[in-house]
Amino acid sequence: MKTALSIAGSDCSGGAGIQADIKTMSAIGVFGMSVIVSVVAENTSRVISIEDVSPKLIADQIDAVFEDIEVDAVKVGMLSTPACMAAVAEKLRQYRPRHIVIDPVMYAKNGCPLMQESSIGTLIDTVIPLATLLTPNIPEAEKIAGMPIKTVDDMKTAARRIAGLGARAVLIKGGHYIGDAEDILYDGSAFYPYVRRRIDTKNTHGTGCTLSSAIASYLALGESLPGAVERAKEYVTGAIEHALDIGRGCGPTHHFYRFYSQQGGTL
Ligand SMILES: Nc1ncnc2c1ncn2[C@@H]1O[C@H](COP(=O)(O)OP(=O)(O)O)[C@@H](O)[C@H]1O
Ligand SMILES: Cc1ncc(COP(=O)(O)OP(=O)(O)O)c(N)n1
Repeated sequence: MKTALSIAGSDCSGGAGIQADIKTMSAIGVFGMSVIVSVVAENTSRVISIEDVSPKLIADQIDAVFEDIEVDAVKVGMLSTPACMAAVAEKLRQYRPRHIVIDPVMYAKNGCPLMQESSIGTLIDTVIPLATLLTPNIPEAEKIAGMPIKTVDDMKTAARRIAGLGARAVLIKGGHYIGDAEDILYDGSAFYPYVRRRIDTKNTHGTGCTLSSAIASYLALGESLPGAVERAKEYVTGAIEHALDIGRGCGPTHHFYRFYSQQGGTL
């Protein structure tokens, strides 16, 4: 069985972070593993508090996985501080997994910061050059590229700039855009658009985590990069279409709706 590792934060309410990643990997059919970098007390409406795991324990978790198990792809999510970033980057440089999909998480959908403002320099210098694919949303891409993004042409310019920082490929996600849900992949030489109609729902907690871990899963299964993004886009669109109205805020994406419908369930 192919394997994928999520290095990210824990969302106790189950909609984003490590929890969304493992559900995605399981639904797609790869063996999901996790290195917890931060514990986030959050739900569909708010973030209450965040505590980071020590750099040593982050490094030990990564060693525990890599010394024992072949890792076919890695997804990196929330890294809140320069210390967390340095611990993860050092180990990724040591183990050099083939596919490293990095979601440069900065804010939760409710606006709460998940990355310290002072970490942006370390993100750019230390983390982004490790990415075989970086998957910023529009506000994240604006911060990293240092430019406003208002049009699809701006998305392309920003993707080129971010590739110039060392990411081998960049997928700018259009969830925060207006109109269709259009994402743009730049692989260093060509642009690939991925367009679906925008689904009218408030239940989008965990969309970015779902997409990036789905891409990592399809890469682990041997898809090409454009193919993995196409299949992951299909996956996240279905997961948003069937998103669950759980909680008082933005409900989570749904990973097992096909399974439940086969079982005759109602979820
Ligand atoms: N309402 C929606 N309808 C359809 N697709 C969406 C919707 N919201 C987000 N997406 C898609 O979900 C994926 C994650 O994007 P986005 O929400 O921008 O990420 P993030 O969670 O990091 O902010 C992208 O493929 C985006 O196009
Ligand atoms: C622990 C943790 N990691 C990441 C996020 C952000 O998830 P994302 O899929 O980008 O979007 P929202 O969940 O914020 O809608 C998170 N909330 N928690």
